[in-house]
Amino acid sequence: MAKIKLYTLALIRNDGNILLGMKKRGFGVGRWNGFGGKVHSDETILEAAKRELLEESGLTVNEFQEAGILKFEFLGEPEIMEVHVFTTNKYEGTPTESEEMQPKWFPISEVPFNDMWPDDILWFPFLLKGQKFSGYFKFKGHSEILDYTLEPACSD
Ligand SMILES: CNc1cc(N2CCN(C)CC2)nc(N)n1
Repeated sequence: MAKIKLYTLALIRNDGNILLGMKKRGFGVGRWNGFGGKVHSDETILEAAKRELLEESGLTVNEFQEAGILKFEFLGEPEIMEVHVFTTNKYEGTPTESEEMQPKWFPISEVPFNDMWPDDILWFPFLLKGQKFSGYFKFKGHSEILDYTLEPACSD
């Protein structure tokens, strides 16, 4: 039976820019991404999103917008990743390099999709328009999407 594991992903905006981090180790190493990680058993998804963002970027966020939910299946692996995506333009602090991430602001028109997870180019338009989304992606390895579904969603 597939086991669902919860993760967070936070994308920080500032006017026409978006903050991404270059993953320095572990899952997704070598790719730009938002900031996030596992949800611990003793915290809510929102608490995990705030904690991971602070740990990985040095930024403090008190108010996140729900942007969408992404489910990832990897061929041959029992775990399904359920990634809760958040965004905000209200934050405190200055982006700071951590052990996990090297942060960098990108103009929205210059998001480096070629150096990101291949699903990102598909759901970023929803995120940038503020349209909540729900997606499911089946991966073969870490670079090939075998099939996917992606639709506007309203969790309210
Ligand atoms: C598998 N595709 C992914 C995973 C992913 N994440 C990001 C957050 N991680 C904690 C878990 C995996 N992020 C993106 N943009 N795409």
